[in-house]
Amino acid sequence: MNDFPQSGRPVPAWFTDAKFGIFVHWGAYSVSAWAEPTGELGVVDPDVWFKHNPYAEWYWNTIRIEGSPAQEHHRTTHGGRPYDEFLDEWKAELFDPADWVELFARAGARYVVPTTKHHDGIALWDAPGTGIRNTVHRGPRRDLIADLAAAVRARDLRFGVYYSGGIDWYAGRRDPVLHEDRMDEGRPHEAAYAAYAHRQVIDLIDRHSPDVLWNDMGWPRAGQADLPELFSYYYATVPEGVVNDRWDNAHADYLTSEYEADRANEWGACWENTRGIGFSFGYNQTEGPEHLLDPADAVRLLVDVVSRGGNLLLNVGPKADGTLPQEQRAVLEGMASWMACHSEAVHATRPLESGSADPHDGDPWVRWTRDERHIYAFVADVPDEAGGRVALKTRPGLLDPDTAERLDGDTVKAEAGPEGIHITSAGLDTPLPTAIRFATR
Ligand SMILES: C[C@@H]1N[C@H](CN)[C@@H](O)[C@H](O)[C@@H]1O
Repeated sequence: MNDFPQSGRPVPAWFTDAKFGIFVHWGAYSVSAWAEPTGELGVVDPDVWFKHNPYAEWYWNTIRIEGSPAQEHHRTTHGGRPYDEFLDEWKAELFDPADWVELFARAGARYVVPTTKHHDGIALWDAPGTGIRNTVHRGPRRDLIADLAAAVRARDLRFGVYYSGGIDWYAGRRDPVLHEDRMDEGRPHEAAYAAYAHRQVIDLIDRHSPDVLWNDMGWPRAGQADLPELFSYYYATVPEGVVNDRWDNAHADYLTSEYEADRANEWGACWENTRGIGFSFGYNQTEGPEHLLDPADAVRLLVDVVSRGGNLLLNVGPKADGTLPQEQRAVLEGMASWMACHSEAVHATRPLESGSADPHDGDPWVRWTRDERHIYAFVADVPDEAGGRVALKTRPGLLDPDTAERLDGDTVKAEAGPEGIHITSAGLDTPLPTAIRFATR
């Protein structure tokens, strides 16, 4: 069990052992599937962000911003018609949850978190209070959450739910959000909305006993007082459940960061970084290879996050028909190939004690993890001129060079050096990390 100072509640080991989850942003916005590939949250100038929002799931907001390119795109491509019509156009006719989950599992994911209701207020289940504004009564005419939950649990993965408590452009009816400094103006805080949202989260708990409650954008002020009771109900229903940190500081079993934003939350025994494979969570048809992680990027992101004690929640944005975009599938397939011989160096590991071995950026790229019996060195980008030789800086005596083994089975030679261990091995010059296992002394 891992204690965490935010809530003080021990975080179940399943979560800190899981290391890797898959986020799924799927909605009526997957029909429009359009945003400018502006860049990463936390890197793009906040003054530019909302008018040129790279998040395709924010389409309804972006098209309401005067002069935005999205507004022009919506006018020319969709005749400026109401966003709500995209729900009826969304058919999910090729949705095969078992196919998704098999790929997620092979890629090494141990939990899956789909959006149940995003900022557009459209529910992917027959959510109380939504009437026909959901995928059971319109569009797909399917309880997409129940179908995915069944497939996730049939594959022995954990199932969490994303819920946009803080923003709801239907029930909360607000003007478009124009700047992060004015985000609160876009958020409903009234008692009626608070009761509406509370009832829906309770319904998700009752239906699915979700292993993760992933709320987003805070919680309505009128409902804050009822959150302790909601969390108590959740933990009584799901004793091994975990709650994220996006409830307006009401509670957190763990902290989250998103792309390059809130990286200061990446500390302690339990945190999670989330991002899309590209610059968007919802499927964005304008993204090209230059905007996407490749498999090596995704593996390095996972290894870096895990080496520092975190989990990676990597997002896929399915198309409206229910297929995963081929370029996103390719990244997960690449991770699956790597994970086939590297899982032991990732899952259920922990960071090394501070100061015992140095990570290194650049050439070579080095990261470390450990479990009870082994220490793993991840190595990539070894310069050609080094002839496959790498000096791993470690506390003297930390590693036994005679126990060095490459997890992919290739040969590696190791010898004690003045600053730790020298290893010599072929094929470490690629961006894709290779793990070398050492027995702990
Ligand atoms: C996981 C992401 N969270 C942000 C809020 N920070 C959302 O605005 C975004 O659409 C996505 O759901």
